[in-house]
Amino acid sequence: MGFQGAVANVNDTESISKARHNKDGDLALTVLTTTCDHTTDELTATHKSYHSCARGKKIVVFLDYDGTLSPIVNDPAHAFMSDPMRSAVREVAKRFPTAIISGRSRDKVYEFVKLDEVYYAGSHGMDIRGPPPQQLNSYDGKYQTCRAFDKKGNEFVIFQPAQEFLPAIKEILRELDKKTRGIQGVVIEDNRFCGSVHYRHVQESDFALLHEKVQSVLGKYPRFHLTRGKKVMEIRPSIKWNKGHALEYLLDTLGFMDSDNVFPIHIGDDRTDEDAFKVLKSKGLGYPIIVSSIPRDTMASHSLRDPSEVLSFLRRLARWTENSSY
Ligand SMILES: O=P(O)(O)OC[C@H]1O[C@H](O[C@H]2O[C@H](CO)[C@@H](O)[C@H](O)[C@H]2O)[C@H](O)[C@@H](O)[C@@H]1O
Repeated sequence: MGFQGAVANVNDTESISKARHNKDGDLALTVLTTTCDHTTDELTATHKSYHSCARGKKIVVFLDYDGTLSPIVNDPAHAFMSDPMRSAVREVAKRFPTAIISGRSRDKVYEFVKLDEVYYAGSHGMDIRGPPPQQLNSYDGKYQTCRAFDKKGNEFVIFQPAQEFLPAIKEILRELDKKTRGIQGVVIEDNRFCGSVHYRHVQESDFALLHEKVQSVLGKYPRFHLTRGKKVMEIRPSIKWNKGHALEYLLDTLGFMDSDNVFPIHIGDDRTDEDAFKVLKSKGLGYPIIVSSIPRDTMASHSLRDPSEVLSFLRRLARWTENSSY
């Protein structure tokens, strides 16, 4: 794991708390699921607490893509979403405003998900396709957005706070491609406003060389920085915008910015999802859920082990009504 210490960590780790553990040392599963090893009583209590928190409030659902809606796979181009997962997301989106916030480009996520019922935020939230103006209750034009229409004539709003970085990121990706060509196994992914350098298939003996090459390219672009994810280095514009800001933007445009009447749920597996968990935690709002099968430092207060448990959670959420009892 040669890069771990070498890549800058832009997350605020100081205030990150340990996820809750059960007595066996596993992450305690405190969300709706049918596949954990908790007793029926523990699960029932969890369901009740979830329901009582959400009761009378407007649920808004935020989902990460890789590792949450699709399992982590070796080839980033093949991280397909299963049909049952697609149906579950569709059912949830029919009942609650739902957005997918991903590090991928917005177009790529849409290609995988193929649902018109959800909002999309690609490039770690720097490329948002959000709700149209008629749904914008509290939204007062404070963001520079543009209106657009999909092929079916549905209106939506695009918000891209890192527009000015587009030419530079393209240059960076071209240079990275050239410079790393000699290192076997590197995959450079164009995520529009960000770029990913995947090293899942790079030999450990080449890690230092790859990191050096990435740093040498990035050294010429001081307005960009590196973050890291699962076997990936991500190049991102240094603006104050992340998944947490995207979540806030979407709540704002949906009319819930200063509302206690909202119950946002964010489900994600990655370091970048911590930014969204942090927003929920700081507002004392909603349900931050980390997807992890092992104990992790996190700002989330609930956990699911893997995408199959995310699927169970989403199915149950889609069926939930104010009158549900367990
Ligand atoms: O915010 P996310 O939707 O979780 O995107 C984060 C990165 O996900 C993808 O990479 C990860 O998943 C790949 C497919 O399972 C895996 O091969 C890779 O090792 C993981 O890092 C995506 O390819 C990246 O561009 C995203 O930034």
